[in-house]
Amino acid sequence: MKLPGAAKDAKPGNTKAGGGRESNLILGKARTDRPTREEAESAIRTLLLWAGDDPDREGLVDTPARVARAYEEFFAGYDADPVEMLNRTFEEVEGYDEMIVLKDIRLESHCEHHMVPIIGKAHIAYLPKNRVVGISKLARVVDAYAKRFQVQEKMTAQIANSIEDVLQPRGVAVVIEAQHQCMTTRGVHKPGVSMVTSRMLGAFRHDPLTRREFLTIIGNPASSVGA
Ligand SMILES: Nc1nc2c(ncn2[C@@H]2O[C@H](COP(=O)(O)OP(=O)(O)OP(=O)(O)O)[C@@H](O)[C@H]2O)c(=O)[nH]1
Ligand SMILES: [Zn+2]
Repeated sequence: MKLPGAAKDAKPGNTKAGGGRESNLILGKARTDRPTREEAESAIRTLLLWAGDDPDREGLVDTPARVARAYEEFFAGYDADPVEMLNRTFEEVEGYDEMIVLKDIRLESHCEHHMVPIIGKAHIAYLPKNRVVGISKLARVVDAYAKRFQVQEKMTAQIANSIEDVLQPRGVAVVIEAQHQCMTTRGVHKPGVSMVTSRMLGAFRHDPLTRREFLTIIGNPASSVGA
């Protein structure tokens, strides 16, 4: 049984780089007191009834099981361990110490207020100190935090903070640009609106030239970020 639950056991963590951060290390741990799969499927059946449909009709009879499987995929981040991912580093890079940027990383998340998709892109940069990480691991860390119920600000900070905690580089930058379906398909109904968030640490926070180089490389979706 792998249904996700909220990370209610999150505790305040390391506060060395910028205020108001939670421990990513603890958020990487899944809770163990989850309901059974049968209970989850029963809840989905209740929602189908509540919406006004008949969960026993042919088209819907397998839907609770399908939705449970989809949830395992959407919320796999609760079982992911970003620290373990980022710990797979290597040092044989001839002293490479320039900026490393991974841009346009597809991001699929869910809004914690409405449980509907947040779809967008993440851009990550860091300035390595002694060691580098495999680039796929940065994309995996994005998924580890995105595949949870999220708000964009928190997800942005979690990704940056975890890279900082584990790699201890000279700087980390994360920019996320995303569309929230809670704003496009319901409520205020404003399609085409993107939310842009950023978390700049170390040299990206303190050195305007470093930040500008990063924003230029990613095509300036957030040219006003931190300016
Ligand atoms: N800052 C921030 N707000 C978000 C995010 N995702 C959703 N929201 C907003 O969270 C707010 C929740 O507001 P509520 O008034 O509690 O919920 P609601 O009645 O459904 O609000 P409306 O969306 O305005 O209909 C809304 O303004 C959403 O647009 C996010 O990642 N970051
Ligand atoms: Zn929402």
